[in-house]
Amino acid sequence: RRVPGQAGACRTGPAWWGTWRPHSGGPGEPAGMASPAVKYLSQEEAQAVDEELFNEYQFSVDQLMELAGLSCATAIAKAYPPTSMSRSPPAVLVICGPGNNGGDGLVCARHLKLFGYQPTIYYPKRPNKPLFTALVTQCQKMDIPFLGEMPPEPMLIDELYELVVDAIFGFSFKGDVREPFRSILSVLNGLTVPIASIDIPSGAGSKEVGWGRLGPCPVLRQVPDSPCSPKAQ
Ligand SMILES: NC(=O)C1=CN([C@@H]2O[C@H](COP(=O)(O)OP(=O)(O)OC[C@H]3O[C@@H](n4cnc5c(N)ncnc54)[C@H](O)[C@@H]3O)[C@@H](O)[C@H]2O)[C@H](O)CC1
Repeated sequence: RRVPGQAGACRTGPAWWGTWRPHSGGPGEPAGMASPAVKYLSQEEAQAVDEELFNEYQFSVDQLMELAGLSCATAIAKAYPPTSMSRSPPAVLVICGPGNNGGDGLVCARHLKLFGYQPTIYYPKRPNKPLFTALVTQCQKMDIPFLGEMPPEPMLIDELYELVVDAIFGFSFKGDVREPFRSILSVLNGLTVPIASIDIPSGAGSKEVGWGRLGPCPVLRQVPDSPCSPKAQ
């Protein structure tokens, strides 16, 4: 893939991730997630890759969103295989934000269901655009329930779900978190179940960095390391 800013340079791997070197999982990393070390993308770099994919490579939003959601579901299934979870099927709460990151979450939920999980979606602010209404319809047709309200207590989520997918904000997040997402993130901050964040952990400041969406992995994090914690905000 071409490195943004290096015309014509082709390499065998996704070069903007930097040099790959083997390492075994660090603290808080799920079992079986030993992976090559990668260079994280900055917010600007992720946006530049995105623009290049749209403009130069002529991908459509739908295409990229489907790939992103599928990649995230695949990474989750690798890190937290259904057979390794205590319930069958494992219950997963997918929280979707108002932008394309939320769309990735809807796609991810659909694939998680196909992979043997039992996803439930919370989608409080829904854009009135055909792309998103279609994704909602597809989830409904697959009998994926939508919550009317966010469970108010972290303990409740810990009891009901084994994993949470954070599809709230991606690379267009900026400024202080506004409601209802401020309250949502504060509930997420109290969870003990793992959170898989798509693109970047939501609430991360612009200096925080995330994975490129075309990679096979979303950011997988444990809440204690969350950039949304009061210390990091
Ligand atoms: N660019 C694309 O077409 C694709 C991107 N992918 C994924 O989408 C996100 C980036 O999507 P975008 O719609 O640009 O933005 P976000 O989803 O990050 O969020 C925008 C949304 O959030 C609101 N918002 C921003 N800051 C705040 C705040 N501080 N408080 C409350 N609300 C906030 C803003 O108003 C918008 O409504 C990228 O990361 C990928 O995950 C797809 O994969 C494919 C196509």
